[in-house]
Amino acid sequence: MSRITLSHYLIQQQREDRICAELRFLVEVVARAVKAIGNAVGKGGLTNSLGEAGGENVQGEVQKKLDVIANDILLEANEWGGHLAAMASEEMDLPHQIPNRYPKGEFLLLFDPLDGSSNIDVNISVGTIFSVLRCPEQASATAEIGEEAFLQAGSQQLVAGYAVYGAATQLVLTVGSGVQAFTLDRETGSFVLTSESMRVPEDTKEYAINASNARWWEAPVQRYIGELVAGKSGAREKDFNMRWVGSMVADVHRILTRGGIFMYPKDTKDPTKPGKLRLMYEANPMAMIIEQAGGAATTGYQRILDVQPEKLHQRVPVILGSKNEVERVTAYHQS
Ligand SMILES: O=P(O)(O)OC[C@H]1O[C@](O)(COP(=O)(O)O)[C@@H](O)[C@@H]1O
Ligand SMILES: [Mg+2]
Ligand SMILES: [Mg+2]
Repeated sequence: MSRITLSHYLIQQQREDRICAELRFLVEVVARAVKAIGNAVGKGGLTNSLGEAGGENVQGEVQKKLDVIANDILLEANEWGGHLAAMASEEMDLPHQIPNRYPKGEFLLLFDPLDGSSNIDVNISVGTIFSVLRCPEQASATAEIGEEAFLQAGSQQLVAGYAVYGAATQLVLTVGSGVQAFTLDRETGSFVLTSESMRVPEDTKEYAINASNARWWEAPVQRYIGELVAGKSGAREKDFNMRWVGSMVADVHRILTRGGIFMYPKDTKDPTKPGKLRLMYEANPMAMIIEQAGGAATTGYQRILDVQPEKLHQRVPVILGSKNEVERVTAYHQS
């Protein structure tokens, strides 16, 4: 049986003019980096890489050692490639500049180096989320790339993807023409195409939400979840099941594979935060993937990919997955 590797797939995309050679190379370098992160995660307690790093990131969250390791792997792998103008990460206050000794390119790489990091120490799946934007021309001409260069709506993303480090390491990718999943063959070291043109079923009986926040949800979310919990005896007249891994990559991967709705909605727990998840590193890449697979992604109030970012580390409410459910809960926000 002939196997299509990530490299074959990317060459094909380039031949069909969906990506340029530079973008192809950039994705290959990110794939190499996620392999290294997967190896580090897979070592678990064998190395001294579990536990806290002893610092906080710009969002005031405790950094795990593997958050820092994963961030360093991505920076180092992508610095010298010659196709980036700068990088931005959930774990860094400011954009990371490409050192002068390396050539600069026209793209911006954004990432959540390790998603679900509270799950690392208990050996539950974690992941990496990334996306690529084009650097605005005037920004690439200047020596320093500022935050403004990154402040583009998610609809401008050229590539979005994530890796999930689970029982298998998988890389899920869109270059704007559908969603493909590649599984790492640990014997050959290649990512092999294992799911082509993935589709999120339009209907579902499964939802994912952290229900411990229920008392802070807004009325439309209270109403929607109340109906799901009521099941057959309520307005929906069918039973729903609930799953919450607590790693967005793992929850989204399940939804991409068998349908479902994922919600981290706006709540009143901390009025200074419009949501928990980060627009640039989590919501935008996942929204592009889900839309490319026929699903939908909104904040409850608007399409995530239309949100005009104001800050690099901005947070946003997230509702994504099976189209008919996302549309229903979004409609509840309008009424
Ligand atoms: O612990 P909570 O509030 O349920 O939040 C879980 C969410 O937080 C996150 O872990 C945030 O990601 P990070 O680990 O990258 O900070 C998501 O992966 C997940 O969906
Ligand atoms: Mg995350
Ligand atoms: Mg993270």
